[in-house]
Amino acid sequence: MATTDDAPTFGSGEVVLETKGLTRRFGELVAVDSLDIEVERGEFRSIIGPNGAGKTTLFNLISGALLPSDGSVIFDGEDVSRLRPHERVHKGIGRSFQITNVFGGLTVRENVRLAAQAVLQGRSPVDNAFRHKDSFDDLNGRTDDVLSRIELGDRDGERASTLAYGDRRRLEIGLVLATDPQLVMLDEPTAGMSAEETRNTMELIGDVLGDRTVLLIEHDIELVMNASDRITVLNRGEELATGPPEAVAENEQVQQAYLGGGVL
Ligand SMILES: Nc1ncnc2c1ncn2[C@@H]1O[C@H](COP(=O)(O)OP(=O)(O)OP(=O)(O)O)[C@@H](O)[C@H]1O
Repeated sequence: MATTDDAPTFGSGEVVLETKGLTRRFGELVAVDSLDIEVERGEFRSIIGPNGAGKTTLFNLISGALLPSDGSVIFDGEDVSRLRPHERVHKGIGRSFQITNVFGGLTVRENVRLAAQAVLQGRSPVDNAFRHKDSFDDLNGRTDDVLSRIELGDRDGERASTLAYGDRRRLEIGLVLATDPQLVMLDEPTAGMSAEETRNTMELIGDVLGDRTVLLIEHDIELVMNASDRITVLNRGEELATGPPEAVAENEQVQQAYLGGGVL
């Protein structure tokens, strides 16, 4: 789990995630419309766009919460379009806030342990909740590692429900990390945080997820501009632009769609 010198960095050209003609309809509405997106290993890619652009639907299609109406999701060279969410977690696709929910009645440690266990045994978290507790040394090691990385090691006995909002979001990031994902999907990880909590959380994301490929949905443009290798802009389910932050910010179509002609 530790960051290594040979950790993938953006620029290798190796594609880890690809969508091909990815489409999701809800009745007449095309929420995601023939998307062809390529994400490189080690890349920090943000997905932005106006409300209803299709960002969350795209995440749902990649994580397996939704199945496509058309097209496919290729991860690490394998078509995962029809796999169930926990099977995709096992392949290395980690998503915060949905697959790895925080259980308020459990302690911080128990939450992290449960998430780690799900992947080490390749089963769903619920199946694993009933397994014997202390039989896996690597599980304990991974749990300790995650707790220290999210800096909640000294509060590991506290119930998750008693954590302050910012700490709870850190725990959620820890739960994603516990599944040892190659690709991490974060859906507005700083929503509802103060400016200081947002800064700390983004630093944490950089520290603990710097050696992973990250997909981020975020409305805070300044944060997106600072954190991303590349940005994809969606509008009405379609890809409007993909490129480095500066190029996207200068794109006229993006400015019009996103801010009604204002400057990003
Ligand atoms: N389960 C669903 N059933 C019907 N329509 C849906 C469903 N999920 C999403 N939609 C519609 O699909 C479109 C895209 O929604 P989506 O939530 O993906 O957008 P978004 O870019 O994440 O928006 P926001 O920034 O507001 O979260 C919207 O018009 C939404 O109303």
